[in-house]
Amino acid sequence: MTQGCILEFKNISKNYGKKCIIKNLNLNIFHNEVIGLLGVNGAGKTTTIKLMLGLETPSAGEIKLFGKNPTNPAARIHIGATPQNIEFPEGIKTSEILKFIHSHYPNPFPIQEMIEKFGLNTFLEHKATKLSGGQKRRLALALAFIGNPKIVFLDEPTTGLDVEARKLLWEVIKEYKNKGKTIFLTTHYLEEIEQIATRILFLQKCEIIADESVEGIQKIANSKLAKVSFECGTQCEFDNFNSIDSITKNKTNYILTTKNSDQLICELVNNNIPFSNLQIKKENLESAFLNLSKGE
Ligand SMILES: Nc1ncnc2c1ncn2[C@@H]1O[C@H](COP(=O)(O)OP(=O)(O)OP(=O)(O)O)[C@@H](O)[C@H]1O
Repeated sequence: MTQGCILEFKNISKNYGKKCIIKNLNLNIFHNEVIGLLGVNGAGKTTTIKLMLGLETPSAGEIKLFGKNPTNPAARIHIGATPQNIEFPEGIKTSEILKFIHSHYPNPFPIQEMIEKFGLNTFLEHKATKLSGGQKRRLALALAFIGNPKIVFLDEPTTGLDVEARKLLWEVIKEYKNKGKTIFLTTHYLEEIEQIATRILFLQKCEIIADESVEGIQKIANSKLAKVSFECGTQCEFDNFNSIDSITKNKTNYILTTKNSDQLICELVNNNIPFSNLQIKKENLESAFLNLSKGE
C-alpha cells in the first residue's frame, strides 16, 4: 500500500445490473485530508461511500481500508460514518444510542463533549425515531465522530440541518482535521466545501473527472467564462476584439462572455466604446462544477 494511504481503490468498477456506476477507478485517500466528493444526483456518490465502508461489494477490483478488506472489523474500528438516510432502531433514546456506540470504540470522545458539540442536550431523553429530521442528523453526526475514528465518512451531512447546525458541523470538521484526522464527505453545498476541503473530486459518468485541490478547482473556475455586461447607447462593433466568446444584446444592454475579462476591458477602452454600468460576473465554483458535469 502507498505510504500514508488509508484507503485505496484499485481498478474498482461497480455495476447495478447492466448499469455502470463506477468504471476502473483508482483512488488513494491519505491521512489528514478533507475530501469532498461532488457529482449530480445519481452520479454514484453514495455508492462510492458504501464501497468504502464495505456496505457494497465492487463488481471488479480491490478496496483496501487500512490495508484490509473494508468489511474486516480490524479496519472498521478506525472509521465513523453517517449515511444519507438515517434510521434508528425503535424504542431507543438518544442518550442510550450515544452510550451504546460509545462503548464499541477503544478510545472514544467523552459522551458529554459530543452532546455539547452537536447540541443534543434538549432531546437526550427522546426516542431517536421520534426526533425531527435535523435532530436525527445531529445525532447521526455525533455518532460518526464519537469513536474518535481515524477517518469519518459523511454522506450529505448538512441535509436537514439549520444554519447554526451547519456552522457547527464545519467547525467540528475543521477541528478534526487539525487533529490530523481525515474526512470524506459528499455534498451539494460547494461554497461550504470550498472553505474546508483540501481536495475535491467530481464524479461523472462512472469516472472521477477532476481530482484537485480547492486552488486547482478555483483555477478551473477562473479559466472558465466570465460575463461582462454594460450599457451602451450606440451600436458597438467588436470586430477588433480577440477576447469575446459570445455577444448578447438587449436594447442598450450588452452581455459579453469571455475567458479573459481583463483583456476584454482593455479592448473596450482601446476601442473607445462608451460603456457605463460595467459589471463582471466570474463563474463561481458551483457553475464551474456544473460545466465540468456538462463536459464543457
Ligand atoms: N441498490 C441499488 N440497486 C440498483 N441501483 C442502485 C442501487 N443503489 C443505487 N442505485 C443507482 O445507482 C445510481 C447512483 O446512485 P447513488 O445513490 O450512488 O447516487 P448519488 O450520487 O449519491 O445521488 P444523490 O446526489 O441523488 O444522492 C443511481 O442511478 C441509483 O438509482
